[in-house]
This record gives sequence, structure tokens and C-alpha cells, in this order.
Amino acid sequence: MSAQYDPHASSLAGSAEPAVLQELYAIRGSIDNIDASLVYLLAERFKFTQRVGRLKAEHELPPSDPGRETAQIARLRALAEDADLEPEFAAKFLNFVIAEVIRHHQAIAGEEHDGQARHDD
Ligand SMILES: O=C(O)C(=O)C[C@]1(C(=O)O)C=C[C@@H](O)C=C1
Repeated sequence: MSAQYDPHASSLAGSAEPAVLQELYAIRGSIDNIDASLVYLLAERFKFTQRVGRLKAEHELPPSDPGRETAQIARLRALAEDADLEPEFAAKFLNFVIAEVIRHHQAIAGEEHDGQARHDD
């Protein structure tokens, strides 16, 4: 998959001096590395949240924990501020990820419930 990736794919070729394009490609190399790291980090986070989802389903705990989320969002906003990142963006991003996690938790709880129902038949 990544073997087919062209790091120089661009609609800008021909609109800028070769030296400018060279600098752009060099910067984009770092952007690509960061994007790849984000994918790996998110994959790892989802592996852990799947474990949380299974634990919650097994013990019939609700998929979401609003008290935890409030604390997480406040923490990320403060971290973002320190890091010179827009706190609103950090909050939106975490909310987006958490919404997906809750969807996964609900699916796991549904599977657990279906499994129990079959077991009870
Ligand atoms: O920690 C939990 O209880 C989770 O389910 C994980 C998580 C998260 O993605 O960080 C997701 C949903 C909850 O509302 C709170 C946090």
C-alpha cells in the first residue's frame, strides 16, 4: 500500500520554481512522518479502548463516562494551550475520537448481549 505512495504527488508542479518545490517536498516529508505516527498512535489507542469496551460490556457498565470525559477535555485544553495549539481544536478532536469509541463500545455491548441471549436459549 505505502509502496505505491508518491510523496511528490502534487497539483503544484509547474507553478513554482524547482528550488521552492524541493523545500516544499522536504517539509512534506516531516508532515508525512507525523501523519504516519498519528495513525499508529490512534490504532494503539483504539486497541486499548476496545479492551475497555469489552470490560464494560462484561460488567454491564454504560459505554460512556461523562465525568471522565469532562476531566479529559479540560486536561487536553490545558495541554494544548501550553503547546500553542488551539484548545478548541484539541477539544473537538478528542470529542470526535471519543464519539467513535462510544460507537465501538455500543457495538461490543450489543454483541455481548446477543451472545448472552443465545446462551440463555
Ligand atoms: O475510559 C473509558 O471509560 C472509556 O470508555 C474510554 C473513553 C476514551 O476514549 O477515552 C471513551 C468513552 C468514555 O466516555 C470515556 C473515555
